[in-house]
Amino acid sequence: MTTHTAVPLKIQALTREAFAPYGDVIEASDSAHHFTINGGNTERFHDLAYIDPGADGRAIVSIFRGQPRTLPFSVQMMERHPKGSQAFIPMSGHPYLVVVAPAGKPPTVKDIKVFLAQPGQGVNYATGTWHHPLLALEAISDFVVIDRSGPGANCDEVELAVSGVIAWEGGIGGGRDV
Ligand SMILES: NC(=O)N[C@@H](O)C(=O)O
Ligand code: NI
Repeated sequence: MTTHTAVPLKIQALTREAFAPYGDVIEASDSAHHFTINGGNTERFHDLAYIDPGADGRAIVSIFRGQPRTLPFSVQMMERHPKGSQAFIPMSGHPYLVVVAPAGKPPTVKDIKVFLAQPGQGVNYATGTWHHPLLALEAISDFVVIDRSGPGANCDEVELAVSGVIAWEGGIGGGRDV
């Protein structure tokens, strides 16, 4: 029987550019399109994510209350939503992990990227982007989630033949390239 050693997954900082193949980063950054409204009282960071409920669905807003994960964490499965996007916007002031692979064929561990999201950063998984379910860190954490409600199944899961492992010893940039 063949045994496979888990592959260390490097943690990288979440930036709009690095995350572009997977979706959008939702944050009030200087690089976003922003302008002043409400007579100067408010700055609007405009149109930060492409919310896709699919032609036959509608966008809904929920709250996910995630239990914190412990590290090292073993990534053994990934999922995708083929009919719509899914956005997570943190509410509790804690960082979290975002684990993704490009839409399309089912991923292997070599396709996976791991990002550390800061409390002021949300993410929007584009339709079909492979991702791991919510990975809260440090404490019980609430997230606003914007995704699709509509007919048909909208969650495909895949088990990884070779798992990945997210450790923290090296912090961001720790671990080896996958
Ligand atoms: N199942 C569910 O709604 N949650 C997942 O899609 C997730 O990405 O956490
Ligand atoms: Ni999901």
